[in-house]
Order: sequence, then structure tokens, then C-alpha cells
Amino acid sequence: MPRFSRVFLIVMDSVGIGELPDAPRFQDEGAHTLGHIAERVEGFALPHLQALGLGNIAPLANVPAAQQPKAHYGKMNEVSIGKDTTTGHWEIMGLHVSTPFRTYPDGFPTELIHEFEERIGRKVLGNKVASGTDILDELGEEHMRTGNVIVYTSADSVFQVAAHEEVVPLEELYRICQVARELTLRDEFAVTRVIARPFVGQPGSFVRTANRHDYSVKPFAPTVMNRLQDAGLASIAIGKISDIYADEGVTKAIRTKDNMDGVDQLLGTMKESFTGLSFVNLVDFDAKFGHRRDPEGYGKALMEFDARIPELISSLGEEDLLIITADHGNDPVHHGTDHTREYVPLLIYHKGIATGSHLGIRSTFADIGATIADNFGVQPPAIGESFLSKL
Ligand SMILES: O=P(O)(O)O[C@H]1O[C@H](CO)[C@@H](O)[C@H]1O
Ligand SMILES: [Mn+2]
Ligand SMILES: [Mn+2]
Repeated sequence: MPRFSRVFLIVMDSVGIGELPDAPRFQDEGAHTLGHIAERVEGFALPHLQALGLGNIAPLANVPAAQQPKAHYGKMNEVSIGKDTTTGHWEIMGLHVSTPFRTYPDGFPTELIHEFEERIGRKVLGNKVASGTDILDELGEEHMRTGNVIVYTSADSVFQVAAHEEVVPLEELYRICQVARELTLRDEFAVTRVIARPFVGQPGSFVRTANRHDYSVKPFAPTVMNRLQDAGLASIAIGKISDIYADEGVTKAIRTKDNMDGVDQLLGTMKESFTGLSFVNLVDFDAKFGHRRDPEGYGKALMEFDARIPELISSLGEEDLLIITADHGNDPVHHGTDHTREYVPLLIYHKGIATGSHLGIRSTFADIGATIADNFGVQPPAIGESFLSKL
């Protein structure tokens, strides 16, 4: 019998809690996503996360340490060489990414772009590192005029294709991305994720839609989610989760529109009866505010999430475990528009806790995967130490 019959895992995408010791290697000295937002945003308060013990993890302006935190708390170090979503999530589920994913700081090789253009029957605009909203301002109008698609990358291993939904129908954009996926599975053009970036609107007021779709490579080894699936347990993926693991170890996938929908869908799974994992990624923090370097918007999104904590907690049963964490940082006041190399917070709640205890600085995100494996009695991951006995 597992100690907890259901584990609910929330990844607040990019909600880091201070620079990692190796942050200088990533040009991220001084980064502190939560800390800088807390300092800068007027009226900032996270009363419910504070009561769980968020302010006990690191000093945060306006989020004081709780005398008697309701949750166990700590922070986690990332051992993998990377600060992207894929690396962070794969590590959470027990993989150590020791070879960095290939990136394309100067754009993609001409041979790749030529072959891509030939296969899709459209030309490419851009082919450089860019912010996804800036590049629409720059090339969106030309795209609408010519029908050429916008290809761009970032500091991550991503091949992103942006197209207006009324110029390139969604089904075609998805087909185009399948072609990109196929070409970038070759070693010479290796890319971790191809991302469809549809948008709508007129020049000057383009908006990206929720029809984004990610095509990830498969994890290089079985994750704890595969182990759960193999053991006949549930492994429910909400939001981007199924994309991030390329459907590996996913027993049911639920798509979401935004953060609040992600919380709603997670609450929906709380009403179902199952044994296993329900895992959600809340991507708005990262995509809508972190990369956009918008501390105000980020702060509001955090407060909006905070307001849902009481509902999440009251929906938990006696045998449920709630884990709240993140996958990397994305400090909205840091230079550039990329992720930041940071610790991630760890909050663990279940009904039996009198006063939460300090789980320390965990040496890898994989401690979560190891704990889940330990709880359900499946094969533990190669890295990670279970903290189940401390709960
Ligand atoms: O600037 P946008 O298009 O939001 O892109 C961001 O989203 C990508 C995937 O998460 C990241 O690699 C970063 O480039
Ligand atoms: Mn992420
Ligand atoms: Mn991101």
C-alpha cells in the first residue's frame, strides 16, 4: 500500500527562488525571480503560500517566514547542465541531463533551412535568436503579406515556427512543425523542442493563441512516470506536461488554456478516483511574464495562483500529497529575456502535518521523483533521494 494514494504535483513554470552557486556559469549572478518580484511589485502579498512556508525558504519582501508553517519546505538544486523547461522537468522525474542540449545562437544552418523550405513549400523569415513577441512586431506584417513562415530560436534548444492563424491554417502549421521535428531528430541538426507558435490580430497588436504546440524529443531513459505507468498506476499530465515528456509515461493528457484553467483541471482530477500522479505545469508565469520581463504581470499571476491555494488544500483527501515546485528561474528584472539558473522552491503539504519541517537544500530536483517512486514502490530513478520518511 502506498503511503499516499495520490500525489498532486504543481510546477509553477520559472518561479525560481535565488541564484544557484553555479549561476555565474550561466551569466545569472544575482538572479532571484521571487525575490525581485516581491521587492518591486506594489501591494505584493502571497498570504496562502506564506502560511505554507514560502517565506521560510528564503527571505522575501512582503512574504514573512511563518511561525508554524503548514507545509514542509525547502529548496532544490539543479544538477543537470541547463536551465530550460525540458531539463528541469526531466530532472524532477529522475533524469540527469549531463550533455547540454544543442542551441543555435547564430540561427539554424542554411542546409537545414533549405531542406525545410523545400519540404513545406514556403520560405522562412527570421532564422535567428529572438523574443517571440518582438519577432512578431518585426516580421509579422511581412509574414502576412508573403505567407513565409517565421522561424526563430532562443537560448534554449528550440525551433519555433510562428504563423498567423488566418495565413497558415493551424493544421498546416502543425504539419510544418512535424516536418521540422523530423529534420531536427538528425544528429547534425539536433533540437530538443519544435514549437508551433500560432498568432492572430493585426500588425501592432498581434497576440499569440493557446494553440501553441510543442514537439519534444523523448526522454533518453525511462522516467518515474514510465515506472508508474508500467506498474498500472495513473500518471495524469495537465497542460504542457505531456509535450515535455513526449507522451512517455502519460496515462492521460489534459490540455489547458492558461494558469487558472491548469488549476481547474488539477482540481478536476482531485474529484476523480485513481491511484498515482496528477501533474500540472503552469506556464503563464514563464511565457507571459518572465520572458516578457514584466514583474508587475508576474506578481499578479502569482497572487492569482496564491488565491487558489485554499481551494486546492480543501480538495485534498487524507491520503493525498500536494507538492509545489518550479523548473528553473526567469527573473523578470534580469538582463536579456531568457531563463535564469536558480534554486526552485519546494512545498509539501498533506493533511497530517502539525507544523511543517525544513527539508533542507535538496541536491537535485530528482528528490521529487525519488520520493514519488518510493511512495508507490516502483523502481527508483538513478539520481535523487527520497524524503518520504520525513513527511
Ligand atoms: O519568447 P518566446 O517565444 O515566448 O519563447 C520562449 O519560449 C520558449 C519555450 O519555452 C523559450 O525557449 C523562449 O524562447
Ligand atoms: Mn519552464
Ligand atoms: Mn520559458
